[in-house]
Amino acid sequence: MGLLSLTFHPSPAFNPSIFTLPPHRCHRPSSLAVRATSAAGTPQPLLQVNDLRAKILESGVEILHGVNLTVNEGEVHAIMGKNGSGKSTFAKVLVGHPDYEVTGGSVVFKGENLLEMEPEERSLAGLFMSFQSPVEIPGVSNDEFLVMAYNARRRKLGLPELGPLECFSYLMEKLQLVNMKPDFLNRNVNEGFSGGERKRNEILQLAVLGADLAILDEIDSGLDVDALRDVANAVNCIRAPKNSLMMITHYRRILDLLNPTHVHVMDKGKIARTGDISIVETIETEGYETVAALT
Ligand SMILES: Nc1ncnc2c1ncn2[C@@H]1O[C@H](COP(=O)(O)OP(=O)(O)OP(=O)(O)O)[C@@H](O)[C@H]1O
Repeated sequence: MGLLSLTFHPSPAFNPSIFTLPPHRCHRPSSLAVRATSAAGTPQPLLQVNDLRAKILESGVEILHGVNLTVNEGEVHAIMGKNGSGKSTFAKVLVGHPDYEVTGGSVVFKGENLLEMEPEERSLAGLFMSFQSPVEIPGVSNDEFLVMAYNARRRKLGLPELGPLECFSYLMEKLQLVNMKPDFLNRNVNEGFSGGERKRNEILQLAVLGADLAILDEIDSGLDVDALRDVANAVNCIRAPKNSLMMITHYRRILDLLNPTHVHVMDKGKIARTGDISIVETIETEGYETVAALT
C-alpha cells in the first residue's frame, strides 16, 4: 500500500479485547451494486489501461507485453490465467511497486495519469491493493496503522481527521463487518497472523480505507469455506454503485460469491481473452491453453 511513509498519528491506547462483537451479516447480493450503476445511466470509465508494458527493474526482463483493459464504475473484473502469466505483476505495476519499470503504454485512473503518481498518491487517490502475500509490519499495531492510513485518506479528501472515540467506534464497526476479533487491533500488522487471518486483515484495511478501485490478488487462497464466505460478504457490503473491483483468482468459488461482470484470461503478459462467467467453464474443462488460443 505504500502508506508507511505517511505521517504517523498513533491512535490512543485502548483495549479492544474487552469487547465482544456479534457477527455482522450483510447479505446484500453483489448484483445489487451493479444494478444501481446501470440504473444511473452509462457508467464512467474508472481505469483505462492502454498497451501497458513493464519490465523487472533488476533484470530488465519484460513481463507485461501490452495490456489493454478498461474498468468502468461499478464493475467487477476477474483476472484469471496460468501461473506466471503476469497477473500479479500487472496489479503491482498499477499500484507503483518499485520492482517494476513501465516501458510503454498509459494508465488513466479517474481521469488522471496514474503512472505519474507516487505509490502513496495512488493509494490516497482511491486505489487499493491486497497483496497475494501480505507483509508484516513489525512494531506497528493494526489499530495505529489503520487510523494513520484512514486519517491520511480523510485529509486527502478534505475531511477532518477522526478523533480517538470516533476512530474507535469506526474500527469496531469494520471489525464486525469482516468478523474479526477485536484483539487483532492490538497486534502488530500481520505479525504471527495465519495465512487466512492475513487475508481477512487485508479486507479489514479495505473496509476501513474504502477505495474507488480495489485490486484483490488471490484473496481466496488459503481461506477455509467460512472465511471465504465472510470475506466475500464483507467485500459485497463495502461495495458502492460507483466503486469497482478487480480480483485475481484461480478458483470459481469466489467468482460465484462476487459475481464478476467481466472475466479476463491473461496469457504471456497480455489479456488474451475477455468474456463473462461462462469463460470459467471452458477454462475448467479445456484448460488455459485452449481458452487463450481462442482469440
Ligand atoms: N520481481 C521479480 N523478479 C523476478 N521475476 C519476477 C518478478 N516479478 C515477476 N517475475 C516473473 O514474472 C512472471 C510473472 O509473474 P506473476 O507473479 O505476475 O505471475 P502470475 O500470473 O501472478 O502467477 P501466479 O498465478 O503463479 O500467481 C513469472 O515468471 C515471475 O517469475
